[in-house]
Amino acid sequence: MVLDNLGSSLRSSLDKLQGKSRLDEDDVEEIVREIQRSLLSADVDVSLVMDLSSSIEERALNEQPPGGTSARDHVLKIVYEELVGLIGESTDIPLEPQTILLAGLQGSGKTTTAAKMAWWFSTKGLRPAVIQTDTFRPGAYDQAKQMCERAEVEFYGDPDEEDPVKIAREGMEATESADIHIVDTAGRHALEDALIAEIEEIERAVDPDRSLLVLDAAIGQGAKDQARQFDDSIGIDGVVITKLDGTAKGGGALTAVNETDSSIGFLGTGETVQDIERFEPNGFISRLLGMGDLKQLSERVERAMQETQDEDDDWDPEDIMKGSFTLKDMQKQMEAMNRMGPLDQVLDMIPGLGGGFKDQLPDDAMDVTQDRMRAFDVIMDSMTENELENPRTVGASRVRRIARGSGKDEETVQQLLEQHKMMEQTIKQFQGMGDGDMQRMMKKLQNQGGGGGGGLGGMGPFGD
Ligand SMILES: Nc1nc2c(ncn2[C@@H]2O[C@H](COP(=O)(O)OP(=O)(O)OP(=O)(O)O)[C@@H](O)[C@H]2O)c(=O)[nH]1
Repeated sequence: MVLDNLGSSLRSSLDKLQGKSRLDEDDVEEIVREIQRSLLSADVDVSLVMDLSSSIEERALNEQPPGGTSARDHVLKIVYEELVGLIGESTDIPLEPQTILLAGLQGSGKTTTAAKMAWWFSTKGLRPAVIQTDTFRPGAYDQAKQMCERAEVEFYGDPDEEDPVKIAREGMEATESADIHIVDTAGRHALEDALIAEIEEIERAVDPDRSLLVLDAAIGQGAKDQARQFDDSIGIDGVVITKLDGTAKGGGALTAVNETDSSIGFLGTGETVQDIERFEPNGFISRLLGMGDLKQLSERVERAMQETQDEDDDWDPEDIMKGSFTLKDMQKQMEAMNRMGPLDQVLDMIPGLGGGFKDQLPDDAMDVTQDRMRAFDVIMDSMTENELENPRTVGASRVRRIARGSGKDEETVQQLLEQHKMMEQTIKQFQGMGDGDMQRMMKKLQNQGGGGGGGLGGMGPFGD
């Protein structure tokens, strides 16, 4: 992910400061060098790197850490603030009726982003519609239509019409009752005059409230020119960076945002319609530095729980806190967990667990965990309703039968039962808690959010 190396290399330099209360010049120099190396290798523009590192250096040497703050936390706070400053505010995208025009080169992810954004707006209670004006790429119409069906949002396109401006105009009329109009445009492999002329005409036809430039995170320094040209022709209000789930470096996109004085609106983190996040600078940088992102995490948990519940009216996660925790509850929780996205993305959001914790895991740890969850799911599918409701009645002979029925070994069935027991015990502890205890525990968790070293309570996402 973008600047991924920054998180891990910075953490290892910061860990060397453990126990120190004051920084000397050598410490600061080493950290600044780490930051420079990571940013440059992530394709961030050289002059930007120099500006950023000199202000970090200056502040680290001259600012007095507030009483009781360790040298490590002091530097972490400065780096965090400077990175948030570099990325700037999130693009202003209010939750109100509006028209959004998407622009960008071929393959940057516009069509996918249009459907994802529509899905995102629909989760906020608005009625979005996607208008597909890409008459250049064969297949764009079907792709957009299918994604919109998956996102359960309105779609307009006309595969028989060749004039994109006409489609745009007619699309706006046909989807008049929608609150949000997202207009997808055609991309070309390079910025040609024809593309610019076409998008200018579409812009006049739909009169957007916002125009967003869609950039692939893999784009290098070319992003700067692209952003400028699109900005000159239609005016860019914000950027969507896509494919952040890949190995892309992302620095080029960040440079483009900074150079054109624009901002980031959304991040694309996968190929399905739900793989989109509203960009929040605090949470983003916090995650990057291994400090977690509670806000994003709780949004995902809430959404996943809701969807799991929508699918099965008989299941209500709130009942877990009141009654007994059955294997059926565990299966539903695993379903919800799957809906939250890839495990490594989720881990990044947990304060203290992200970055540093992940660095210590063997490379295949995520796959192993996910394989195990899948095996548990298969096993639970071959258990009877009674066994799922009363796992304590499952003795050795039933374990054998379940193993045979599910095609898994007995050991895995035992592991599932053990795991259930552990979760049941944890839930019991929660059940004994009053609201006040819960809040105290959450506070404690938040204050532990410094990624291994002392807490950074009150800073960034933890203070909100
Ligand atoms: N992994 C990943 N893939 C993505 C993401 N966004 C888009 N893609 C993939 O990137 C490819 C191109 O995306 P499109 O949405 O078709 O791009 P486009 O900009 O509309 O392309 P043109 O219509 O040719 O201009 C598709 O295979 C998408 O599935 C993302 O956030 N993560």
